[in-house]
Amino acid sequence: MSDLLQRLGLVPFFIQQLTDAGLLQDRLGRVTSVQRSRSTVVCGSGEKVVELSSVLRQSDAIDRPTVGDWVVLDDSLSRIEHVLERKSLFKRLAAGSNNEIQPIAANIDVLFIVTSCNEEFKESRLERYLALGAEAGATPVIVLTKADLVDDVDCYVQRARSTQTGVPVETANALDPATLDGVRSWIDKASTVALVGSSGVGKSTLLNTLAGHALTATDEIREQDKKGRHTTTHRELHMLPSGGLLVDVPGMRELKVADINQSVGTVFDDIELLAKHCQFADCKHETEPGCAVLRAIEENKIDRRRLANYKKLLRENALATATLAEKRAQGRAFAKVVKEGKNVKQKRTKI
Ligand SMILES: Nc1nc2c(ncn2[C@@H]2O[C@H](COP(=O)(O)OP(=O)(O)OP(=O)(O)O)[C@@H](O)[C@H]2O)c(=O)[nH]1
Ligand SMILES: [Zn+2]
Repeated sequence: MSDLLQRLGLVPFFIQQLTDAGLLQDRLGRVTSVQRSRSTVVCGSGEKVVELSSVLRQSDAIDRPTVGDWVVLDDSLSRIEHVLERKSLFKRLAAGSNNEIQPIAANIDVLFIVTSCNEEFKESRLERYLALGAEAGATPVIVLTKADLVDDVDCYVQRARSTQTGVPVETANALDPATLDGVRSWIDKASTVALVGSSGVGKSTLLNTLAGHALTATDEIREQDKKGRHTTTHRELHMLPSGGLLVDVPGMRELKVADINQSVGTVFDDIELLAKHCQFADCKHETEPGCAVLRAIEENKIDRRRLANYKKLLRENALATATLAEKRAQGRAFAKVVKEGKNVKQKRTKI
C-alpha cells in the first residue's frame, strides 16, 4: 500500500471492501473537496479533479461522494465509479424545497466539540453536539479553549465532564502549540478529526496552530474547468505535517442539532439507566410517584437543567423523525402519481 494512502487514513475497513487488490495501487483515493459535480481526490499517484460516473450523478444525494469518502476511480482516473462503505457520516436535512438528506463529511474518527472557558460555555449546547457526534458514529472529545484566560479551568472541566459519562475533555490555549499535547494525542497518525462549535470559540485558531500554518490561505487548489478556465477552490481535508487529518467543511460548522436521530440516549445514559427504576415503565419524569429520576434530582445527583435538556432533545428528535417520515410518505405518494401517470400514458398508446 502506498505510504501516501496510509497517511490519508487508509485502514483495513476500507481495503477489505475492494474486490481487486490491484485497485489499491492507483484507482483508490480519498475525497478532499467537493464542488457540485466535481470532486478533488488524492490517490497514490497524486491529486486529481474528477467527475462523477453517470450512475452516481443520478443517485440520491446521500450516496454521492462527500469530503472524507474513500472512492474508486475509473481506468482513466477521471471519474468516481464507486464510493466505499463509510465508517461514519455527518449529514443534514437540507433546507429548501426538496428537503433531501445531504452528506457533509464521511469517515470522521474523532469529533472535537470546541467551546471556550467563558460565558459561551453551555452544558446544553455540549449535550446537543455530543448527540450529533454519536449519531454520526464519531468519538467525541470536548476541547475547552481560552483556558489561558481564566483561573478556574478545573471548574469548566468538571462542568464539561458532567455532560456525558466518561467523555474526554481537553483544555487548550488555541494560540499556543505548547498547550496542545492533549488535543494532539487524539489526532494520532491517520485518524481523521472534524471540529464543531459556535462562532468565535477558536476553531480556526486551533486548526491553524495544529497545522503550523494558516490552512485556508495556503491550501488552495488551482484547477481547470472544461472551458480551460482556472478556478480556485479550498481543500477541506488537510493532512497535518505531524500525521493525522483535519476536516474543515463549512457545513460541519453550521450543523443543526435537529439532525440528531437516535443518539440522545447515548449522551443521557445516566438518566436512561435511572429511568429503569421508575415505578411506571412509561414514566415521563414529570410528577409521577416513585420516579427514580426526580428522586436523583432531589438528591442533587442529576441537574434539573440536564433533565430538561434531555426532554427537549427527545421532543426535537421526535419532531425531526415525524418530518422525515412525512417527507418519505410524500415522496412515495409522488412516485405513485408518476407511476400512475405512466400507466395512463401506456393505456393511451394502446388505444
Ligand atoms: N487567548 C486566547 N484567545 C483565543 C483562543 N482561541 C481563540 N482565541 C481568539 O478568539 C478569537 C476567535 O477565534 P477563531 O479561531 O476565529 O474562532 P472560530 O471558532 O474559528 O470562529 P468562526 O470562524 O466564526 O466559527 C480570535 O481572536 C482568536 O485569536 C485561546 O485559546 N486563547
Ligand atoms: Zn421517572
